[in-house]
Amino acid sequence: MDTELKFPHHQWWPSPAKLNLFLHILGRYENGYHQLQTLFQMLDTGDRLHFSINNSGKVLLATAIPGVAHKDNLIVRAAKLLQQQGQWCSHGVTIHLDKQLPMGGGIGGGSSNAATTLVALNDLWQCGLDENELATLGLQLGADVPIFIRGQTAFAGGVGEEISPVSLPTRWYLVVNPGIHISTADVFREPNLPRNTLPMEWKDYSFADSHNDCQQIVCDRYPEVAKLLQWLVHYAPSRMTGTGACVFATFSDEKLARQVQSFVPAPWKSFLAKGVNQSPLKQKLYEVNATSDTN
Ligand SMILES: C[C@](O)(CO)[C@H](O)COP(=O)(O)OP(=O)(O)OC[C@H]1O[C@@H](n2ccc(N)nc2=O)[C@H](O)[C@@H]1O
Ligand SMILES: Nc1ncnc2c1ncn2[C@@H]1O[C@H](COP(=O)(O)OP(=O)(O)OP(=O)(O)O)[C@@H](O)[C@H]1O
Repeated sequence: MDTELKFPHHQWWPSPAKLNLFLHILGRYENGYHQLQTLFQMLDTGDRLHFSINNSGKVLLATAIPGVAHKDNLIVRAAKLLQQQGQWCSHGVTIHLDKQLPMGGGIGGGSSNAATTLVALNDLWQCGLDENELATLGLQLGADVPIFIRGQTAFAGGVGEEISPVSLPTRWYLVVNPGIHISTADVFREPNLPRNTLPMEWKDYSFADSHNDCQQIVCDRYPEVAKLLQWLVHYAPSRMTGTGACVFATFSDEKLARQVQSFVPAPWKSFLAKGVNQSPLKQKLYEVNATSDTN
């Protein structure tokens, strides 16, 4: 059964970045995926996606990403996956992507784009899936997709999908990109990756007593990341996010963060972001629901 599509038919939705404030590898599952503990920090900045829904039954991404085939793009895969869940095969969409996040940076670009597509189209196509159903669907596309669907800063376990929201004090993050693309799969394939960090309880967390188990291997393989970390740690507590290549420094003072950003030497690129407990995607969803409730 086809439902009539509601207005508005055109909308911009945010696709925010995340940081892994720490990343501990506890072991490995039989399917090869790693058992992790991590602290996902949602950021207030990221990409944007524009959705124009129609009745063509076709999913079209109008903004190509160089080197990524249309059918492999996580945005297209997410839209088609949702389309297949119900009797929505006549629902179509044209999507534009305003890409701001570096790819292969460990800040979740592709996963966040997939999550935004699922959340936005669930609303625009009126599919009616709840957050748990969307997170389960998202996990098929990548381990990081569920956290972006939840849209909460969270302590996480499993492959990253067992999520406990936490509230962190406001911090500013200077995220620096050394201009290298690192494949997550390559890092997790490394024979010498440490895989035996002991489980931690959230009440025992501190930045100083946690670490990123991928950082040393990445620094060994990519000296530019090591050089960047050595430079950044001079100004503030710093660490690599995810499997790299981006690293971040933590500030409680925005002005100081901006000052350090002005020192970042070329060719490194950087952006400054505020840590938020609730992601811009989640906020957008609340806004959209509030508007439709009053109509
Ligand atoms: C490193 C993190 O970014 C931390 O947030 C994520 O765990 C990675 O999430 P992601 O990019 O969505 O990862 P996926 O696209 O699901 O997996 C990419 C590759 O990383 C490896 N992988 C990923 C997550 C995980 N917990 N264990 C793994 O071993 C798998 O070999 C997989 O082939
Ligand atoms: N919409 C998309 N945006 C970015 N990358 C995409 C997208 N669709 C598919 N990809 C593929 O995913 C790869 C990883 O990109 P992504 O930006 O998600 O890495 P990442 O920041 O390291 O992710 P994570 O932190 O989740 O590991 C890219 O190299 C690209 O081949």
